[in-house]
Amino acid sequence: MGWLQLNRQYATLSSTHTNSTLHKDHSPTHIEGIHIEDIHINNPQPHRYPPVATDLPDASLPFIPASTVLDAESRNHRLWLVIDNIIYDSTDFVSEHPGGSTVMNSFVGKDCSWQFWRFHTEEHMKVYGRGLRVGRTKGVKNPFREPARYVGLRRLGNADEGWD
Ligand code: HEM
Repeated sequence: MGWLQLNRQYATLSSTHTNSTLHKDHSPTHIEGIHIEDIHINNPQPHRYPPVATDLPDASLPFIPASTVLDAESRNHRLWLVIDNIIYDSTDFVSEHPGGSTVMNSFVGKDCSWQFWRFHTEEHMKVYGRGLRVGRTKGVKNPFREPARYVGLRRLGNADEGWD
């Protein structure tokens, strides 16, 4: 796994948040293109956009423009991650994240959809992510292009791009 390498892998997840056991032993040793010293979640302020009820459909979330997501002041220095155009406030969850804090901090104010779906299932999102939703947005960029995936010599997805 070139983009991210993990030290150890033994996180566990139970079916409910309250009974969950989350071990914090997934410190990445290497993340391509990310300068660890640039990561700064300084002094998060209270919610400007509080988490919404879990039964609220995504389409009903307040719309927050990309400029607000990108700007640390505008989001009160909170750890916002964008996955499939939904904003997740992970400020309080980051210390419990089994994948460690470095990966989360490195995507603050950015889109990390494909990276998220490489490591998590719909169930992870439902149990742990849904309660972190604060809004929806559009146009927030992922800093990394998703690498092509192959089965044998056959590329999956990105069919328009031809062969490397
Ligand atoms: C809303 C945001 C996120 C939530 C709610 C979340 C939640 C979780 C949970 C519940 C696990 C444990 C999975 C298990 O037991 O199998 C996990 C593991 C992990 N997460 Fe996240 N995560 C989030 C964002 C991210 C992001 C943005 C990245 C990377 C870019 C990431 C990387 C990882 C990694 C590497 C693991 C360990 C995977 C493994 O065990 O193989 N997470 N996360």
